[in-house]
Amino acid sequence: MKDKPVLGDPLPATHPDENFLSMLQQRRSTTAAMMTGPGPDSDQLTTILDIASRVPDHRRVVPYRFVIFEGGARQNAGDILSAAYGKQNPGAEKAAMELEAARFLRAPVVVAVVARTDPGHKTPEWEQVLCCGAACHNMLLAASASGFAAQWLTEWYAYDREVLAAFGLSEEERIAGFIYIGTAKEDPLERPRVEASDITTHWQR
Ligand SMILES: Cc1cc2nc3c(=O)[nH]c(=O)nc-3n(C[C@H](O)[C@H](O)[C@H](O)COP(=O)(O)O)c2cc1C
Repeated sequence: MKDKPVLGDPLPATHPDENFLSMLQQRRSTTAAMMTGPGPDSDQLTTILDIASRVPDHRRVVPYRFVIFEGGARQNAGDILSAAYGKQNPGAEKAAMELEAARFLRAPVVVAVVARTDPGHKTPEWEQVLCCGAACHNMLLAASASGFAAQWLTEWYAYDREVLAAFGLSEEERIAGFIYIGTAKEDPLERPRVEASDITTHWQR
């Protein structure tokens, strides 16, 4: 693998690569339910996050940040989900509480992509949100090219302010995605997909 570039390094304008094209043609999420270990080690995760952060970003706002959940922190995070779920669903079944407690245990590594957009910035907030989405997708691609399965999830807790506060988000911050990263128990199957030609027109006048 090429080293991470430093400021001013000359970079190739293109990267013609049949394997990369084929990977993009076949890109597919693996559901968190179908994941197991191992996950990326510390160096691999650093590379995945570096690549996730290498996104188009109008006026270099950097409208996102990453929070890693791994090891025992995943159970602690799950306990927070379970407590919040129990509070909102009094009388919830024990099985439902256990499911919430185990959510972050589905994958060895979960990365929260936190959107910290600045509504007062000259760059429209909409563009900042798009940039956060690009970071999530770059993370999926980097995980895949590193040999790991991944899925971009939000689920209910991405919108629960009490949970988010416990995860260290400020009131202004939002979750762009929780990216679950691990190893697929089995390869996924293709799902129905739109033909790009069905949603593409040629503008002319
Ligand atoms: C912002 C965002 C949030 C998502 N949240 C969920 C989710 O909470 N639950 C879910 O099953 N899929 C969710 N997905 C969809 C999956 O990540 C995935 O795209 C889907 O399973 C289809 O698989 P594919 O990526 O191979 O097309 C989300 C996708 C995006 C872009």
